Amino acid sequence: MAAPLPMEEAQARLIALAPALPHEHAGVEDALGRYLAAPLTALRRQPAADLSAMDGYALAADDLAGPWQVVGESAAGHPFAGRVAAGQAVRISTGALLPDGAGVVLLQEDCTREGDMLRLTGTPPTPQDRHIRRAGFDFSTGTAVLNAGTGIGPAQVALAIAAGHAHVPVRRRARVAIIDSGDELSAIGTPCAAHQIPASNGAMLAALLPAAACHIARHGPVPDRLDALVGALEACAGADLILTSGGASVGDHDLIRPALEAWGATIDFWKVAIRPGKPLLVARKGDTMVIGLPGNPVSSMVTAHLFALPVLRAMLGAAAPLPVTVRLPVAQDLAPGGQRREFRRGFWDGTQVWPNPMRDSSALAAMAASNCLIDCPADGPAVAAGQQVNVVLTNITTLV
Ligand SMILES: Nc1nc2c(c(=O)[nH]1)N[C@H]1C(S)=C(S)[C@@H](COP(=O)(O)OP(=O)(O)OC[C@H]3O[C@@H](n4cnc5c(N)ncnc54)[C@H](O)[C@@H]3O)O[C@H]1N2
Ligand code: MOO
Repeated sequence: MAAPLPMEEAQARLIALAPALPHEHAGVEDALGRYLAAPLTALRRQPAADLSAMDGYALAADDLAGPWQVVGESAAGHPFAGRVAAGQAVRISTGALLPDGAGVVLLQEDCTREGDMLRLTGTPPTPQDRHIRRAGFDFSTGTAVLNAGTGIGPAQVALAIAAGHAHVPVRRRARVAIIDSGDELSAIGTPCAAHQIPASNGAMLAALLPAAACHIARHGPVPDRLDALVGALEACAGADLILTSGGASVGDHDLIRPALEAWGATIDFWKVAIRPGKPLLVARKGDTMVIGLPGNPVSSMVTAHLFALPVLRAMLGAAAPLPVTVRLPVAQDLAPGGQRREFRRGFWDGTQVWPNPMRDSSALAAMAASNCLIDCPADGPAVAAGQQVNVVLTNITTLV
């Protein structure tokens, strides 16, 4: 039997195996959570003209002494029609067009107004165009504002719209099927006898996937029978990615591998040299990719972060699909690494990482109390409190 693959090699193989999803033009807001399939070029410049960055008065350049006569107003969306001459001021609001002839915006806090007369009471701006946003300072027409492969989040949605786009090129949403398998599983909300365990992995994996970027179909719990598992795989027809959980190991009732073979899939590799998550199984049939995640909930979660999410991002066209590793100090001494590279649950409190003493791959309470994984190399040295370790952040929203 082949030796378990090193993690990076397994990730590289998975990403190379991931089918690219077809392109489409999606409405900008509909593209949230996906990745640009081509660079995005600005169709307009921003700002389109010189604007005021503050509420105050627009003056002619170098006309800084005053007093001035207020001759009109430039409000946001309602420009001043005339030209500002020396000795004149135009009332101006934040975001309003700078009138012709103006080169200074005086803050309203720096002057007093009586009727039409405006006098300087504070300090004029230095440099004198300090409160002016120049045309095109953010981006110009024709600027490549976003690269291909960039993730579309709230800021990218805003930028694409500001750059004049109603639609953006992306890959279509991924169709992901999730199968819970195991004779011992009870469906959510049904009675759970002593020989059973609630099927929690499917719901956990569905919650982990980026909802905006995929259509998720759930199957199971499927019993540990070859015909039932093959039937469940057939029911996933049309899926781009199938995630199974459970039955990936070597026991008599671990039937995911034979079921995949009976269904006609080609196994690419089985087993990765990490803990938890060793029995990871990867297969492909046509354009459908299958990742068999180990059944232990923590193993499922860890391998979903390290393998399933990167594959999904690669299918969606992400430029950088792999999880980001950060260097953070540990709050307590870490024992030397064991035989397998281990991803230990930890809690990052914003300053340092607290390793969770619980290392059993079925322990959900410890998983729910963690927001990161500490990457402990195989046979690595002991790490003293305060030293930095590699950490994969898994849920920074649980930073409390
Ligand atoms: N002799 C050996 N035994 C095991 C090995 C090994 O190398 N030799 N590997 C161990 C490792 S490591 C893991 S991880 C597990 C993974 O096994 P499976 O993927 O076959 O998972 P199951 O045996 O089906 O289940 C394991 C555990 O997880 C629970 N489970 C399964 N599915 C779900 C679900 N959808 N929701 C919640 N909990 C689930 C299941 O009840 C079991 O308790 O194998 C070791 N054994
Ligand atoms: O690889 Mo298993 O996930 O240690 O329990």
